[in-house]
Amino acid sequence: MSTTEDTEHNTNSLAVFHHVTLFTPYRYVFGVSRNITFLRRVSKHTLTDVSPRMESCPEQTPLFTFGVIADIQYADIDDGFNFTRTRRRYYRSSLQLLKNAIDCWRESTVKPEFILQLGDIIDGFNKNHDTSHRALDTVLTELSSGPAEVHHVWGNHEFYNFSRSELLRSRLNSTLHSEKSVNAAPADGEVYAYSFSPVPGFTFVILDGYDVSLLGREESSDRYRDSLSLIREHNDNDDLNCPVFKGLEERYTMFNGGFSKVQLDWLDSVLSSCDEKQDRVTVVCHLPVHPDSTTPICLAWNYDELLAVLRSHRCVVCFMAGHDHEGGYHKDEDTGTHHLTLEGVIETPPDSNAFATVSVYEDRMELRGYGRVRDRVFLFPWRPQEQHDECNDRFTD
Ligand SMILES: Nc1ccn([C@@H]2O[C@H](COP(=O)(O)OP(=O)(O)OC[C@H](O)CO)[C@@H](O)[C@H]2O)c(=O)n1
Repeated sequence: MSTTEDTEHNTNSLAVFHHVTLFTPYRYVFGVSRNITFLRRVSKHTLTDVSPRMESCPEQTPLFTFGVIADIQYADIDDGFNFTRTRRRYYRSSLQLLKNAIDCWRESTVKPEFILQLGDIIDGFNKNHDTSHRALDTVLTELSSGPAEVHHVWGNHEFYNFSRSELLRSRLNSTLHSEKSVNAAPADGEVYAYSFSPVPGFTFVILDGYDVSLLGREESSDRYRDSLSLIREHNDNDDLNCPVFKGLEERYTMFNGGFSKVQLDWLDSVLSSCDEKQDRVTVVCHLPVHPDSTTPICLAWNYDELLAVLRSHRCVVCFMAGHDHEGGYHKDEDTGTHHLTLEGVIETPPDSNAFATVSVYEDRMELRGYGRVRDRVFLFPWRPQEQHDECNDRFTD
């Protein structure tokens, strides 16, 4: 019987693994963690970046965990379809799927520190039925019965139901309600973006993907005018919700948006300070920003500018988004940053689920997916400073 042995990863982590591969569906891992040696049988897929089904690691307790859920889009109406009628939308049962997620988080042994709600919490149809406030109450009541505070991200459906000024005053503005101290972006409350640090050494940044957009901006405002001229440069359809079918240009629709220079500069400064502190940063937005993590019709307008900022900081380990209900994943080859687009609740059948619990360790995050969300392990990219600088030079040239 032949065996091969290798070291899985050895960053600044607490654990070092040595793998012994046998001709079985498993591999055997000798580990040393916190001065304890152990032998563990793991699936051959378990410790890769993308694993189909993760086995638990009972000998390690995570530093903390958090829950994540996207595109609930609740409305008390019968099932329907997406615009192209290719996928069913389960408006009413999305509430039950949210309850399933809350039950799971409530019953988990390690209670989540917080929940990330990735936007589109209720559907725009509520506006037509004059049920926006009732639907939001229903969903927020459910979320408040959970075991942890919720950080809300804003998506396009928030703006179909409420104006930006209503949202800023609402329970969906997590900067007003978080128990943890948050560092809000400047810009006189015009941008809904902030960072928080749930545990020393880890920072989460919530971004506003509709900062530059036709949604949520007064038609008389400069921002609306600038957004309109930008979208018009790329989309000549009368109906701006209708995309032009030219690859990445598809992203220029009215249900998307982008990031202002003020927000990009603020993000850059937050990430610089995280670089200095050697924090691990997860950036969160409704809109995906890596073209290989989503279909182009769901990308942020100036995804490239946002990516350039992320790529210029070694602290960024993960980017999480919703919006594309099919979900997606891509590891940025040059930086090792993981780009996750989480499957949407709204297009998940009632007998399935769509949420995840993320366990954070010194060297990785393990995402345990439920229903149609698959398990994944995100090893933290570790790059020596010189390699980081080289990589950065390639993007700034
Ligand atoms: N090709 C399209 C797609 C959509 N619309 C209209 O735009 C509005 C928002 O669409 P909706 O599908 O509800 O937005 P989601 O955020 O749920 O999903 C994102 C993308 O659709 C994924 O493809 C709505 O009024 C649609 O009718 C459109 O005109 N043309």
